[in-house]
This record gives sequence, structure tokens and C-alpha cells, in this order.
Amino acid sequence: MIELKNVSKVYKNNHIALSNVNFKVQKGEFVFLVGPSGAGKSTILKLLMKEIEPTSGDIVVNNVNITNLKRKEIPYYRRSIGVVFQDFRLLPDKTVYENVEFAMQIVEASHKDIKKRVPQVLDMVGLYSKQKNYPHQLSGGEQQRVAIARAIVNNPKLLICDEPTGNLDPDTAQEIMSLINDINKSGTTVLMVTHAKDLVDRMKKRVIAIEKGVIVRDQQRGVYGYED
Ligand SMILES: Nc1ncnc2c1ncn2[C@@H]1O[C@H](COP(=O)(O)OP(=O)(O)OP(=O)(O)O)[C@@H](O)[C@H]1O
Repeated sequence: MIELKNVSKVYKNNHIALSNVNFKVQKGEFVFLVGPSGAGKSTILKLLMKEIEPTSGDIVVNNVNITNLKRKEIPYYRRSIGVVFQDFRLLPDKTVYENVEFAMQIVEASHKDIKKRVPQVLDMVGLYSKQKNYPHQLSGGEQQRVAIARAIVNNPKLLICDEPTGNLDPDTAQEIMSLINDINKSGTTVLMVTHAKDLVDRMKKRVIAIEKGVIVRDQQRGVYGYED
């Protein structure tokens, strides 16, 4: 599903953010990407979302070498991955239903498909009864559920999560992690950057640790391994 081959990233100020990074993630895996602040985790996510380009190396996602994508192919590629952020990034003037619906409108889904799929996904994340609410009328955990619904509504094969529980209290964070785990169990590959030590330790998933742009650990049923 994901392969990074000898990937390096040097930012314009000559800062080496990634140095010869190699890893593979198989279809259906759940992988935590951990490491100290500034290690290069977000850089990897940005490369996968094609927000930035590697200085050298190749990145293959879903059998496509995304390093070679043409500019006009990038929006189409981005639609094949779902993304969840720490700060939810919902549209404040759209309801819960409309936020999720919007993601389907962008990919030009039919009215019929939208009417069928949006309630289905809202039910899956436990927000069917709040579909007419606006984001400011929801708790943080509920807002993140909407963001997750939006990320999976088009059935992406890969779900990228950038500190999805960073703004949530421990109980709510656990609930969000369980929801993402359920999504993974239904077949979606998950790559998650997180600093949530307790959750990583509890989940017993694969853990890839990165420090100063270098992979230092790749562990099945791993632990967080840092004290922060
Ligand atoms: N646009 C940029 N220009 C120059 N340097 C950058 C840029 N973006 C990131 N860096 C540097 O590259 C390194 C890796 O940054 P990155 O954001 O990938 O770290 P991170 O592991 O995600 O950290 P955090 O856990 O704090 O989010 C850091 O030293 C950072 O200062």
C-alpha cells in the first residue's frame, strides 16, 4: 500500500528532515509513526499527501509511484486517501451532514449515492442524530468523528491521521482511537502520527520510530518508547 524507497528530504534552508528513509506498509495494516518533535513525521505525511516533493527517492502508494505524478493527476490521487488532522478542519458554516456531503460532491458523486452514503457513514461514527448541528454545537470528540466520517465517506484505501487525538481528553481520545481501529478492521490501511503514549502502548500495533530523519525502530505489536 505504501513504500518509501531511499527517501530523503532537504528543505530549502538546507535542513535535512529525512535521510534515506525506507519502509513498507502492507494493505490493511495499522501503523503508528512516532518520534520526538522535529524528527520528520509530518514531513513523511506531507510527502504522502504530495504537499511537498522528496529531494531524492521514490514513494509508491497503492501501486502508483507518486513521485512521477503529473500536476493534473494530483487532485485525483489525493482523493484516494483520507486525512484526519489534530484540529478537525471542519467547515464552520456547514452542518455535520453538509461537511460530509461536501467531500462526496467534490468527487462528483451522484445525488443518489450521496443520499445513501452520508447517513450510513454518520451512523457508523455515531452522529446520525446530530447531522443538522453545526461544528460549534459539537464537542471536540464529536467534531473529530465528523472529520473521520468525511475522511472515509469516499472509501479511501488509506487513512492518514496526523495526531488525531491531540486536542482531546483521554477518554474521548480512546473512543476516537477505537473508531479508527474499527475502520482499519474493515480493511482501510491506517498510518497515524501520534504522541499519545498510553494509546500506542495499549493498541499493540506496528510502531515505526523516527529520530532526526532516520528510522530507528520498526516493531510489530510495538510500544511508544518515549517519555513525553
Ligand atoms: N518548510 C520547512 N522548511 C525548513 N525546515 C523545515 C520545514 N518543515 C519542517 N522543517 C524542519 O524539518 C524537521 C522535521 O520537521 P517535521 O515537521 O517533519 O517534524 P515532526 O516529527 O512532525 O515534529 P512534531 O512532532 O513537532 O510535529 C524539523 O527540524 C523542522 O524544523
